Amino acid sequence: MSKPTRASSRIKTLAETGHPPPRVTRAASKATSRKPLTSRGNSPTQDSTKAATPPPSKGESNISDLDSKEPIRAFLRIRPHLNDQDPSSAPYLEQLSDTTVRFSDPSSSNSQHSRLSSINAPSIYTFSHVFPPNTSQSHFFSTTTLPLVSDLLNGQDSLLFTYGVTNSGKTYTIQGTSQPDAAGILPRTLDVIFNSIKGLKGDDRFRPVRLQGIEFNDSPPPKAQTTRGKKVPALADVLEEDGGDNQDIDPTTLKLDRNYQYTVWLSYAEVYNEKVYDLFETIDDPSTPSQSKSSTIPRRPTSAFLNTPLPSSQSHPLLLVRKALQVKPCPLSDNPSSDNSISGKYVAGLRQLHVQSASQAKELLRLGQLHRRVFGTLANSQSSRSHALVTIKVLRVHKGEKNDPTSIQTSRLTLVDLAGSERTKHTQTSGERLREAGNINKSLMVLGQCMETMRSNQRALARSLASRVGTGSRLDTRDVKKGLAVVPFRHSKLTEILMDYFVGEGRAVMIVNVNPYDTGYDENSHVMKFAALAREVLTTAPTAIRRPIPMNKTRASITHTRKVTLSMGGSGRKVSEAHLEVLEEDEESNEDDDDNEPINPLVDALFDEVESLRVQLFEAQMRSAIIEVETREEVMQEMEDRMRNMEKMYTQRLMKEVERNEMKMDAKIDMMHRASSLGKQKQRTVPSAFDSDFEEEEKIDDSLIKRDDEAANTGTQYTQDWSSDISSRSPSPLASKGENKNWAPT
Ligand SMILES: Nc1ncnc2c1ncn2[C@@H]1O[C@H](COP(=O)(O)OP(=O)(O)OP(=O)(O)O)[C@@H](O)[C@H]1O
Repeated sequence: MSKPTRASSRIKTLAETGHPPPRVTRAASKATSRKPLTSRGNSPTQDSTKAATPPPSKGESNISDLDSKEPIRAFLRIRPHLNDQDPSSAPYLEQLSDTTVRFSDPSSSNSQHSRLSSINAPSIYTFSHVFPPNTSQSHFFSTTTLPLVSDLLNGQDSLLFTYGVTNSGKTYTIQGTSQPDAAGILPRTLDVIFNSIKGLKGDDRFRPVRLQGIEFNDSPPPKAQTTRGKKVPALADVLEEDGGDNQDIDPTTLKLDRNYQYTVWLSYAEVYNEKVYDLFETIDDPSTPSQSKSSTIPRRPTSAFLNTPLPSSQSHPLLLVRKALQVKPCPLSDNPSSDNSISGKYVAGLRQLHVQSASQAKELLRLGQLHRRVFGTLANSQSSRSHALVTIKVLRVHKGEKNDPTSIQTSRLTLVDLAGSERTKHTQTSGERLREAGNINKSLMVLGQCMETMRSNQRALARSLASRVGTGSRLDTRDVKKGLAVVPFRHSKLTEILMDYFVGEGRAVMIVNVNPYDTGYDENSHVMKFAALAREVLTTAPTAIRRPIPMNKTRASITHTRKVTLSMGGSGRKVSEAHLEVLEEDEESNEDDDDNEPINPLVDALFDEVESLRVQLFEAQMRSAIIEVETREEVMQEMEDRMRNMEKMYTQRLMKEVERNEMKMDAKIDMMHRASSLGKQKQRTVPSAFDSDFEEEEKIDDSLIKRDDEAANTGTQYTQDWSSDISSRSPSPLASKGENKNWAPT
């Protein structure tokens, strides 16, 4: 039976990494992925497709490869106006249609520097869908996430992440609140999964490891621990704010292929300060024996740490320990059905827990959230300063082949609640907070850089493919890859973990949360630009994948520790008496032999070089942007000066013209006056009088023109004293000609 393979459209990735391309065409791959196991491989569709379309040879691709790419879907959710804002504040976001919004700078309308207003001109942004403030949680879930849940249960991978500034509604979107109909997409996802697999649950003989691997589940289940009913309150008791889970249960049920059995596994990781932690890790209290860390959990999950009785204020502080985990490349043996030698990365040691019901999964997540809060206390009790990643994995096996481990398929859906995207200048800028903000920015910046690089690589590849249209020739991706940039996934932990969704198969959905009433126009503008960029990045449409069984291994653990002290307290909570110490252990320094990333000093040096060049490029771009703005301002200033000079010059000309006309008028009036007085006496002498008057007038004109020319040549400007002109006007203007004007050089 032929094995299902990854789509051949991963040419971008192949080109970037220099790995050989897959051999099957997309059509064959799709046909394989959508069929039940029993009918796969020998299907006539697949065979006929292969016959009709010979697969490209190694290193070659053709334009149909891009067909299976699809852009990241970006949904915009606009947060409603809440009581935390000035009621008179006007939103800077206006919804124009189901897919577009106008984003305008509230200050640009008042700007005195209207000439610079083009910098913040209103922009129109287009999304896959725009959700207005009154959108219900259930409607939001069914539009954005339900298709991904369906993909998950059909053996396909998906990623969903929320992006936005602090307080924009990211956590509300993912988790929701305990109000009626306020459950977020995560609890709803769990409800739908367990509603749908009712009666189809499999056993946990196998468990998922790493990203796509499976192995025999030989860990014995631990004894259930119960700590309720203790007299001394446990940390979990005092941390609970609203007394438990949201009671909302999403009733949606998806129709599934009933020939399969399903098991559901959950993991919960946190990326904080560029370190990855397991929020399901049982945090040991040194005063109690350490707990078993089996991957199977009791019916009601408990956490040794959270259920440890709090020490009194006099006693020794409770020691909380957590260990950072390493991110490692997956061994290719996890997915031998793929012809690609590229692999994603996984968090080594991250626990994946088998969950039997939605309520059990929600309870586990609640514990994980409490862990996150405990370690996040003092970091920022109001705001998420870490990225939280919940991964739901489904193992699916055909009932007729459940004893054949190679027939097991794994698929996963990762929901990421990213930390707020605000910049350092808006956060506290010293000590731990600065480092924290810097790390948040770094990972989000790297995420943006990855998207940008992927987009430009994809465009370059598309251009290369397009240039071969009509020529009938195939494209050798090895040629194209030389011109493509390396996508900087390695530059942050977040992108390393998410890398597989971008370079491998799977859909990606981005939820952009915006609070249009806050004061962060610049930050939100950055968010909108990020979304616009993400929408242009293509990911590979997913296919179902079979997994082999890798060997079981035991891992050594050597840690380096770093001490952090947490003072729990504030806001009138009972736990304020407890003094806690946190040991945040650095990630393991030893590495497994065969799944460790090969260390090549040259490659590392090249990556460092690329990184420093990237930083230099960014700085150079910033400098040139600043210079451009300054230059524009200078040019504008110069233009304004010139305009003012021209205006002055024309005003002077106008005044001269007025003066000239006035003198002419004076001459004419004088002439008329003389004519009327002489008319009766010497009728015959009038023509000669008129003649002399005309001569006078011409002389005046000539002298004025001459003076203007002189002034133009010497650059001398004159101002006219009009008051003296008026007062000195005589009944015989000609008598005062040339004397009744007071010219003064300026
Ligand atoms: N669509 C919504 N409807 C009602 N309330 C909302 C909505 N979105 C957010 N809120 C409320 O707004 C506040 C801030 O939301 P939330 O905590 O989800 O922001 P956030 O983006 O996760 O912030 P941070 O990054 O700091 O964690 C919360 O009180 C939340 O209940």
